[in-house]
Amino acid sequence: MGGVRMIQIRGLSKSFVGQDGSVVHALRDVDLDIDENEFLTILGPSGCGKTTLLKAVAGLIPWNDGDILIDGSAVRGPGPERSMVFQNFALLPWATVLDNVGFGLRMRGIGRAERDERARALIEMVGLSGFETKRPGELSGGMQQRVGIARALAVEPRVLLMDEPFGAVDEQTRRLLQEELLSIWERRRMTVVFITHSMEEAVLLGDRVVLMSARPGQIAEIVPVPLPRPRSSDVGAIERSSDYVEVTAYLWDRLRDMHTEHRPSKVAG
Ligand SMILES: Nc1ncnc2c1ncn2[C@@H]1O[C@H](COP(=O)(O)OP(=O)(O)OP(=O)(O)O)[C@@H](O)[C@H]1O
Repeated sequence: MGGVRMIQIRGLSKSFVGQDGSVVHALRDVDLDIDENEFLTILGPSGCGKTTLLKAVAGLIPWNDGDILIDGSAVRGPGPERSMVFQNFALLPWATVLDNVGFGLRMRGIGRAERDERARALIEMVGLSGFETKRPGELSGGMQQRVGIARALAVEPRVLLMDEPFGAVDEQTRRLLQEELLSIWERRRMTVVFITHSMEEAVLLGDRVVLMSARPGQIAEIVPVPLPRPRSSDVGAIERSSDYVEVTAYLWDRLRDMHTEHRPSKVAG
């Protein structure tokens, strides 16, 4: 921390009413500050409210209590400074790579020539040159997510919200995408909020790791990552460093503690 505070989440609570009328408390009283240009990773057990938190920041869902402020202004819906990358890519299946990447620009009324030019530059940035006229169904999962990232970046967001973006690709592709994302972020700083199930990914990418606990989703701890940047040029060396090993081991311990804390200590009855 120590940078300029950009996103403030205050007392955020969100519950859902299931189809059977039961209430699920997805988030309870979440407070979180995120600095401008920070890379924040969020880690926590399945169902602890990570996606709910991200969607609330994106302005895609309403919440019950609390506030989300960006540069001091309350979030009331989606905004041009925020872009989201989804786990399942969420591309337009009938549109070409070029049109998928240019989609957000089109929504903003930017004409074909400028749109295509900007889309082509981003397609090159994510390593997909030559695939402009392909459709998502013709691409691998990793390539589709490159399109998802290029699409999100096309509108030049100040905040990139990523919901487990590399969860649906194989390990090798995941590694390449991690390196590419780091390298893009090193060149073009923005605030990134990145959800993952992988402790290693959370540490490799993040400036801080937010650990969330389950039901209702709350922030259990925020762990700073003391690794130097830039990291993209030698990810292997980063992973062999004692700081990396230490912080990852610490997260394992904390997650194990959280798991034990939630286990009933004796059998009822
Ligand atoms: N639209 C909805 N209607 C009812 N319940 C919901 C809805 N969306 C989420 N929930 C519930 O809210 C809780 C938090 O869900 P959320 O998707 O935010 O968790 P998550 O941490 O992102 O999970 P995962 O890691 O598995 O993606 C879960 O118990 C989920 O079942």
